[in-house]
Amino acid sequence: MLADTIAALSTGSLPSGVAVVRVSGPAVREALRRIAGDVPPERRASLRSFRGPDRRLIDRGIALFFAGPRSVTGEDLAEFHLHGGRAVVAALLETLTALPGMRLAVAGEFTRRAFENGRIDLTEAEGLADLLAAETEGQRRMAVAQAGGALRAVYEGWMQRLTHARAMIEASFDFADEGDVGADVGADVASDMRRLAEDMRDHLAKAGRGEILREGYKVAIVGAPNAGKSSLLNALADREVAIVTEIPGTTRDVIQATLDLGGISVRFSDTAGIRETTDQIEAIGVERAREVMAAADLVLVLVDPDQAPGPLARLGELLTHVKHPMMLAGRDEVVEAPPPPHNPRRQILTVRTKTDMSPAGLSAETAEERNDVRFDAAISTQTGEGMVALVERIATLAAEAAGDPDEAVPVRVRHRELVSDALRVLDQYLADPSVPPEVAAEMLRMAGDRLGALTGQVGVEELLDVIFSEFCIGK
Ligand SMILES: Nc1nc2c(ncn2[C@@H]2O[C@H](COP(=O)(O)OP(=O)(O)OP(=O)(O)O)[C@@H](O)[C@H]2O)c(=O)[nH]1
Repeated sequence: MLADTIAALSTGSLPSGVAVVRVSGPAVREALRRIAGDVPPERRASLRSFRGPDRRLIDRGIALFFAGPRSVTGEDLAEFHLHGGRAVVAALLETLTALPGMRLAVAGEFTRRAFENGRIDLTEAEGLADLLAAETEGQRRMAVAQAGGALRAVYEGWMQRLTHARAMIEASFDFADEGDVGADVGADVASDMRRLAEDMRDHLAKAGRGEILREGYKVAIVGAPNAGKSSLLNALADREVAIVTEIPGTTRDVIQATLDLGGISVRFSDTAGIRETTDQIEAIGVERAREVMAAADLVLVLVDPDQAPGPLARLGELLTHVKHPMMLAGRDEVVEAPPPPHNPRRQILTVRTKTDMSPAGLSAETAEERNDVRFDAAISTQTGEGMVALVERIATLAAEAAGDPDEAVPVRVRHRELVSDALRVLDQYLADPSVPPEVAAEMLRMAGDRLGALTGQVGVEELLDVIFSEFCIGK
């Protein structure tokens, strides 16, 4: 049975100067003949009149034809470039979908066809989704490399090494009675697999970077009530995203602002002031603050040294919370969750706030003494003092954590988990390479299958709907 032919507007919202309608599938040539009058020469922009079923003119524009399999989807594909008026595009889509075997595409369907026809692998499809979603330069660079096959090359290279190793082991079955040859092969394979395991370990060590670039570098702003957390978030975002008042405990939930710092998406979360509270809503906010801290790449601990001794006295406790965010101190049980696996290098900056109030208050040294802490930064959101330095410092930390966007590193949790799975099997084999060759070959096959799931060659059916639903219609 022939696949449906699919059609969709592939450019953004209407009206627009130009709109591109894409059509892919077996009915493309017929659609071109009916609407544009002929099938234009392949891969050449051709000026045509586009006509509806009654031959009435819809618009004049450019028709492009790509014969399968040399097209992005691997099937016959056409593009109609026309004026981006709502009625213009609606008339063309109506004409198209009235043709036999033609329907509107669902989200991500063009890319899914490209994957199913072997034009791209799953990591390249994911890269395309990220490229469309990219908001910062770092995200764009990483996504364009991945869409171009950077991760595919790494994983396919590893799969080839595994396949080669298996072939060597299987061939050695034949030499089983010539003991020495079999042993030599086993040793060669084991040393190559040890190198592969090292490569995988290096790759996994960089997993956090890709995830930081893709999802953003997470900064939690914490501190005692009234320390100036909301004011800092507002100053950073340069707009009123958080409510600022003089009543302690205003911020009861988590408020976020995302900034592009040097090409890296940095997500700031303002949290409820950390303190023991009897107010139930605020208690939830405090609990969320702990969760935000646990997930953060960087925690900014804000301290207003002029505050009454109460909160100051609790600063030691506050830093304990920050260092062990899931520790529920002062309760019957102490629960300490391990840090998130991809984020073992969570950093902390102590920030002294409201420096403009200093003359009336405390000198920096006295403030540090009283708080038993060295401040990494000092700011005033009122005068702007110290703000540029603080932002630069955060940008530097974010850039270090994100690493080089052009390097092929695991970008999604899926990548990290599947590479870890493959590595686990490989390590099992390496722990005892003297296992019978049949068993060794089977272990290497299992490791290869995990990598095959990464590129989409093995057992990913249930994943495909999730991955392709990230796309918009027309992609
Ligand atoms: N003079 C001066 N006042 C500040 C500065 N930053 C914040 N404030 C004031 O300090 C008070 C508390 O500020 P917020 O930003 O609401 O403090 P918060 O830490 O978010 O407070 P909660 O949401 O209650 O936890 C407000 O009255 C602010 O105007 C500053 O740099 N200088």
